[in-house]
Amino acid sequence: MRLEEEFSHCDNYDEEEEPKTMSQCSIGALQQQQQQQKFVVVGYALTSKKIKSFLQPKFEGLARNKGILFVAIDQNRPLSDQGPFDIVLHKLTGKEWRQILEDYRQTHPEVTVLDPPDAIQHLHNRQSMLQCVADMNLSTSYGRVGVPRQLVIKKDASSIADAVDKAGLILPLVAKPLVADGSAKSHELSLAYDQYSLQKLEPPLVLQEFVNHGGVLFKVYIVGEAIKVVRRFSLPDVTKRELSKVTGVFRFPRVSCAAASADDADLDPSVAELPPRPLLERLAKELRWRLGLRLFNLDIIREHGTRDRFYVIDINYFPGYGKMPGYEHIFTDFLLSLVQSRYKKRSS
Ligand SMILES: Nc1ncnc2c1ncn2[C@@H]1O[C@H](COP(=O)(O)OP(=O)(O)OP(=O)(O)O)[C@@H](O)[C@H]1O
Ligand SMILES: O=P(O)(O)O[C@H]1[C@H](OP(=O)(O)O)[C@@H](OP(=O)(O)O)[C@@H](O)[C@@H](O)[C@@H]1OP(=O)(O)O
Ligand SMILES: [Mg+2]
Ligand SMILES: [Mg+2]
Repeated sequence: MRLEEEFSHCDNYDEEEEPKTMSQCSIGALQQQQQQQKFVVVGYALTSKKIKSFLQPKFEGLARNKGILFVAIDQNRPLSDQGPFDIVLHKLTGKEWRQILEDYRQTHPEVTVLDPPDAIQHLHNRQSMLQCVADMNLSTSYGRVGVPRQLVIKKDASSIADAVDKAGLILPLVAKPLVADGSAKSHELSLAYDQYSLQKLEPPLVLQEFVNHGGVLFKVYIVGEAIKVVRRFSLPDVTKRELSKVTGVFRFPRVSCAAASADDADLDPSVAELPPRPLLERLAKELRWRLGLRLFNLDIIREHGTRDRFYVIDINYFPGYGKMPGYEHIFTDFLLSLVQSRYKKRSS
């Protein structure tokens, strides 16, 4: 297959053209189009929520104009009978599905599976998730990046206060379920203000020191080599005064996941200033390599009162790219680059 042929649709690509969704085209017409032109076929296995947020009509239309076709994977049929795919995109959980993907990777080395199930699994535990960042110990002239001090509690809530004391963790503490598998429960976080209340928590969990950061966090989206940063509202700082007065454990909602971005808010410039680009480039490059992933995002906070002290508090696989400005172009370029680099490898 010649590269010019493979990407011939790019010549006709018109961004302003009203994109059609898959359902607006008849399947017959698509098959005909596919026979005439060689499409990059991306099989996807995603939840219906993800399909809605990610495969937006504008994105699907732009992708088609660039020669990329998205095809839903039918989980009830063998994967090898479907396609043929150039790329497989997935975010589903379960041991069985992981095994299907692993087998498929072995038998179809020509297909790019985004990303390897084992590497994704590493992010499903809030302890192993941040280990790479801790190991990296990134410190440059642009700033330092670490993780908050944290402790894993596997069981026995009555021993938490002692363990916290021994480890020298400072209150307040963010309690996060150890497992981060995308279930609603795995996103149920709480803030513990005093030692006595720690026994109310439900292990297995990770207890993380709460770092004051001015109520703003940075979501760093990574798509292959591309990086995009947005500001989001986060939890407000906890003052010493508040800490001395308040007791208890408080559940808090998914503040930073709200679609409303903090990008246009009237914020203190020292809080709002984005982390330096070169620092993020270094961090992203290292993490891509260490995690073996190409599609993820990081939640980063800057310690309030400092200019260059950053903490990674969360890493998510295949996050809400639909909320990332310009994701349509970034993603289509990324998918095409994968096929191009495969083509180059084959022909060299
Ligand atoms: N150590 C911390 N210090 C200060 N704030 C924190 C800390 N950890 C978490 N937070 C706040 O709690 C929010 C949720 O925490 P986290 O991102 O770990 O949870 P999550 O359920 O994995 O979120 P997501 O929806 O991004 O997957 C963060 O966005 C931030 O506002
Ligand atoms: O729901 P959204 O599309 O916003 O995406 C969120 C995504 O949910 P989804 O994968 O079910 O879509 C979450 O994944 P799970 O931990 O639940 O697996 C997690 O990655 C969030 O961080 C994403 O929000 P973002 O961090 O990008 O704002
Ligand atoms: Mg988060
Ligand atoms: Mg998360």
